Amino acid sequence: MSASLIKVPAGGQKIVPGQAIPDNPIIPFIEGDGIGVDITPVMIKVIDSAVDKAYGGKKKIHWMEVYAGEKSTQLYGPDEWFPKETFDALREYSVSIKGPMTTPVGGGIRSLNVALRQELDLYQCVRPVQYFKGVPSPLKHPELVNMVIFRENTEDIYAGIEWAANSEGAKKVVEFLQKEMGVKKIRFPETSGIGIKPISVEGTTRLVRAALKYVIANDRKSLTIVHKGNIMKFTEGLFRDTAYKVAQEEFGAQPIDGGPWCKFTNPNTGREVIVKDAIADAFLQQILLRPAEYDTIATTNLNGDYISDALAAQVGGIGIAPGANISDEYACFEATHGTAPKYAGLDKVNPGSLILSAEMMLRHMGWTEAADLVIKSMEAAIGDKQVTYDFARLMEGANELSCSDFGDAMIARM
Ligand SMILES: NC(=O)C1=CN([C@@H]2O[C@H](COP(=O)(O)OP(=O)(O)OC[C@H]3O[C@@H](n4cnc5c(N)ncnc54)[C@H](OP(=O)(O)O)[C@@H]3O)[C@@H](O)[C@H]2O)C=CC1
Ligand SMILES: O=C(O)CCC(=O)C(=O)O
Ligand SMILES: [Mg+2]
Repeated sequence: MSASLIKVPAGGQKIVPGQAIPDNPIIPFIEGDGIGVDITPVMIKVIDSAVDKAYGGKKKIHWMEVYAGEKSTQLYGPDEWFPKETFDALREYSVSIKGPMTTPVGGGIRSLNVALRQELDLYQCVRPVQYFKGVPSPLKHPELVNMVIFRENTEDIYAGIEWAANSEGAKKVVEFLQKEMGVKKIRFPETSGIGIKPISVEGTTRLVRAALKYVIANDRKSLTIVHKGNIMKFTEGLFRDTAYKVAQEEFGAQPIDGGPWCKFTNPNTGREVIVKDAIADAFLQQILLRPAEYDTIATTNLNGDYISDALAAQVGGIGIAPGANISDEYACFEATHGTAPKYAGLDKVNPGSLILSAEMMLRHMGWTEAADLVIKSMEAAIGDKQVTYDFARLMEGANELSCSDFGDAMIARM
């Protein structure tokens, strides 16, 4: 392992969980693979401008580059995909932001994005989906889409417990299942890859608790538990049952018409909160046909992954889909999309997702004035039809801007 490559910026201060945010916080960032090289610098420029404008130089983020993914293998060595000092820095500085990282399909390294969530136990993947006026959408009424996804981020098949077809591991597990557990339903035991899906009471409880606290703090109207518990009874079904239990035991929810739907009163606002559930396949058509009926969503890891991109499409696509990975101590913000390799280095893609992820980060830090400026300037740029290719191709009379020019168009409207 090489000597440290991370340069701590002079004049910045650490964010310490539980303490006030300093005016000069050090924020580690991972540039990201693929389009990371395009969107990350634009995000930094836009956020610096918003902070400067909002606080007249009194507050300033001190960005600290830390390395993971392909850039890290170039700097630290061929097998150093996620150096220990990067994990250490993300913990030590507690609030960070990252670009997307590549995961090969089939063989090769396991997801670095998932590894980060598991290593820092960032159990909430929070992905708000809201409509910006003027954005092209396949819906007649995209303005009715206003949802926040709470995706469980550490369990499910993302735990990476799986064995390749024909491997010794797969053979052993199949033999164990057949001989010890009496399993007779593996259709093709000789050629099956095997994966394990852990879903726990603890994992579900903390995720649903966080989602319901969010509902209360933000005066949201409902929580929908999305699962496939009819088929996967002891994993997805456990998620559903545990979620209702949390609502009832921790938030005082009372069954509606004998249950399982239930409701409680938001102690801050007096508004009624409905807790309901939906089976994932039906949910995916309901959000297209009746989006106004859904608000905050709590779901398992894989469902949450699918739902994130599907819902993003309803409000213009994953070019404008932000997110945050959050634990009780740490937060690492990142876009919903991936590395979009065909556009890497072309200064073409929409930096909106990463900028809006940074906007969530500003709000998380309590820097709401700067966050508001980010939203205002994005709305203004889109309203003036100054947009990147993804929106321009679906909009009448749009002026197609490069990734960096879109950032400048936002800054000009702050
Ligand atoms: N958290 C993370 O770091 C994530 C990483 N990944 C990884 O990224 C890699 C590529 O994954 P892939 O399935 O292609 O999905 P991507 O999200 O990278 O891209 C799919 C398509 O979405 C559109 N898109 C993505 N980002 C933007 C943007 N910023 N602006 C405008 N349009 C955008 C493009 O559509 P169009 O072609 O129509 O222009 C693109 O071809 C994989 O290795 C995957 O594992 C994937 C998701 C999340
Ligand atoms: O880690 C990856 O490569 C994909 C992750 C992903 O799709 C997501 O977090 O939404
Ligand atoms: Mg995804």
